Amino acid sequence: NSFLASYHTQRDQLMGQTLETNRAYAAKLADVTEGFFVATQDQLAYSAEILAAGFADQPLMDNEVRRLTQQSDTFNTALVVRADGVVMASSANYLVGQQLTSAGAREALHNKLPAISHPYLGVNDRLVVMISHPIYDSKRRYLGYVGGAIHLRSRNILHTLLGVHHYRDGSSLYVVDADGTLIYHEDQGRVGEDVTANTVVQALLRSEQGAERLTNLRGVDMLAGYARVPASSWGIVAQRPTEVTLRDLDTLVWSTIRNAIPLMILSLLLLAWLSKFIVRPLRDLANMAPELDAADAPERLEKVGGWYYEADRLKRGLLTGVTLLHQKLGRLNQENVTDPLTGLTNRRGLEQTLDSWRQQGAPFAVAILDVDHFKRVNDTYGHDIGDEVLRFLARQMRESARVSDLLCRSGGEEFVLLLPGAGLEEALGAAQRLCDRIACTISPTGEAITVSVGVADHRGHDETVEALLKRADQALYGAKRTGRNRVLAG
Ligand SMILES: Nc1nc2c(ncn2[C@@H]2O[C@H](COP(=O)(O)OP(=O)(O)OP(=O)(O)O)[C@@H](O)[C@H]2O)c(=O)[nH]1
Repeated sequence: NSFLASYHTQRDQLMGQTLETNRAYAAKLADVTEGFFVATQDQLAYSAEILAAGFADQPLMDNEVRRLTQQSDTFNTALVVRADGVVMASSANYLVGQQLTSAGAREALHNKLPAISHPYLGVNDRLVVMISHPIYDSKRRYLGYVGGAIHLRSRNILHTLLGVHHYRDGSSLYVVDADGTLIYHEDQGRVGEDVTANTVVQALLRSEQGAERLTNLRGVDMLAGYARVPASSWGIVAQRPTEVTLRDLDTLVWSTIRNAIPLMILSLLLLAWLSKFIVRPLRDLANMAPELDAADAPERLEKVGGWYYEADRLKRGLLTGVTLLHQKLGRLNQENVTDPLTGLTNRRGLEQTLDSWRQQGAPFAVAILDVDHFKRVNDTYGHDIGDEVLRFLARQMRESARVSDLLCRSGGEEFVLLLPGAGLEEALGAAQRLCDRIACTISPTGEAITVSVGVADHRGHDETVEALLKRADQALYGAKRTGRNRVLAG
């Protein structure tokens, strides 16, 4: 953007400078031309004075026209014209004796004043501008005029005066008369052309001077300065095509862009490469978001490379959140499978463990314990003591079990002991030891209580958990039925 803005600024500056240069140049040339006309009129006034003194003197007149053409390059032709329009003397011999009827001649004879004519077609169809001065004798009688013709389509004083103004940089110069007709142009063929449709010429015809950007009659975008020559009401236009003015700047801009492209591509590639590295940890973290409850989420989070400060903070924040989530989930899960009264695994936990062990196919055994006459305990000592007794039983189980055993309260006053890797005999032994221990330990009632136990070992994949528990239950029922405080196998 700043590159574009700078380009536009420089472009505007360049055009502004060119307009101002052309304006100043046109004004300077207008001054020079004005000076030329004043000097030329003085020169003709001097001749008129000489001729007034000897108007009938042919050698004097011949000498004067010779002097006017030879002394300087001002005129292509010089002539002395009598009041009736007959040429008395001329540097162009063929004119002598001719009666002039051209517009310029008629104008000079009619006005009887110093004049610069409009361009007109003279003898031999030459496009001519006539500068003339009246000749009056000592009694102020009008004798005729002395004049100098400038042949617009031949090499003339304007070429010397205005110099070679068609430069290689595309600058050019042209002059229009008071009617908007070209009287000087680099292309001689255009001299005499009516160019009043040109907006700059229109401004000159309104007696304005200045500078403006325009599209000329040939459709060329131009930066033109223009100024008037008061003596002749001519307008001088100095101009340069806008395209030529801006060409160097445009070339510079394009070469800058061309040179900058490899660097820009390199920068873009670097940016893409960098953004990939910046985005990678964020993308990894975002991909993990839906699976934050997975058991391995903390380890996977730890592996995400948070190589910059913000990503690392995000990762640490997520890690903290995930750890808390997992702790919470763990607690909830634990509570979900724990019996609140005894702290042992509840029925749900028991079933989950049994299913999992059964699927693994490893050997194990179960022992179902039921407090004997627990209703009596409640009835006799109250429900709170009953609860204390249940907690007491849980303690006894904990103290007599192995670390690998799973201790459950499956409901009411019923407990289950899961013995991984144990066969029937081993399970019966463990159950009996527990049964004996309870029977000889004082319970919260102040007396020992007893339990009945049914034991069964898992018979492999084919046996369902329900079938296994049913066998153990039946054994328990047998123990109750045959007197309680005993262990039976199912
Ligand atoms: N204190 C207390 N009592 C419970 C709880 N759950 C079940 N009970 C009681 O346990 C008793 C079980 O009684 P029964 O099923 O008749 O069995 P029992 O009296 O132990 O007799 P047997 O099992 O035949 O020896 C009922 O009185 C229940 O109210 C509990 O969480 N706390």
